[in-house]
Amino acid sequence: MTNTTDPPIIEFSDVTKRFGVLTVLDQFNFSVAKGEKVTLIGPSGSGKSTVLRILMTLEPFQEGTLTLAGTSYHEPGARGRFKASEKHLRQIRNHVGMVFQSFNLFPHMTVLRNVVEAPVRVLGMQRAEAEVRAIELLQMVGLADKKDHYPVQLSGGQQQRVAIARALAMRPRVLLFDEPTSALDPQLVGEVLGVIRALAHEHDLTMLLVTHEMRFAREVSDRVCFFDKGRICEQGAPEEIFGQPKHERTREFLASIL
Ligand SMILES: Nc1ncnc2c1ncn2[C@@H]1O[C@H](COP(=O)(O)OP(=O)(O)OP(=O)(O)O)[C@@H](O)[C@H]1O
Repeated sequence: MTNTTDPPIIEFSDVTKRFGVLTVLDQFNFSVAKGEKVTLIGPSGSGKSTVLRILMTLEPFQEGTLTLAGTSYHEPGARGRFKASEKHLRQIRNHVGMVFQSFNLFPHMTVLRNVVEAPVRVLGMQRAEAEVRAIELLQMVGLADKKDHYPVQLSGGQQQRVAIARALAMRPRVLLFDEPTSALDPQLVGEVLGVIRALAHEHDLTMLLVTHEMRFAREVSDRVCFFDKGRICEQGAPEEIFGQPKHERTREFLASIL
């Protein structure tokens, strides 16, 4: 469900990103409406993760403007380091939650503390309030009974579900998923996809996913973007992209993986 009357919640305007001599995004334009669920698919190395990392302010860029929930961010001429102030970057980052391929939980903290720490430290939330919210989120991902366990005591699928709860604890407006199931054993993929599928029904939450799970992309996305060599080659509703891809590169890619 999307709201097309509001301005886009994510907007890349002519963003160029280079790593040394390699141009990964070349005057990239892309926008996502509030509440929209968008999937990026495409060959390895085409720049999908770079888009997410720029949104998370983990990577500076050299040209163009990124606007996120009304805050613009511009990095003209930046060469591998940020020009924007840390305060400004934080304003952007606080709108965004990210779920990585490799869970990235803090190994020395219990499941509950993994979910509670960022809202307390970054948002200044009272610990008791953060714990109530964390337990609600752990219930939502089916892991409230594991709140006193340490990450090492959990399966990969369970760790990824904690990582999703942790990202949601920051009340992000945008949730990014970078191949959230690719580090999991096949039998654990379903439980993580089930949680993400449930989140896709949250109307106000904007989701941007990079995935190699095409069946899943088809199920959860309002829009699928086929990404090739740093640009969106073709985009549309899942039934269009998977049913009647128009671009030859999209057809080749889908034929190679399906
Ligand atoms: N920190 C970095 N330094 C140098 N080159 C990088 C860096 N990060 C990414 N790249 C390069 O940028 C290009 C795009 O990488 P990116 O990870 O965004 O692609 P991707 O489409 O997400 O690929 P995959 O599906 O394999 O994750 C690749 O050629 C990659 O080698």
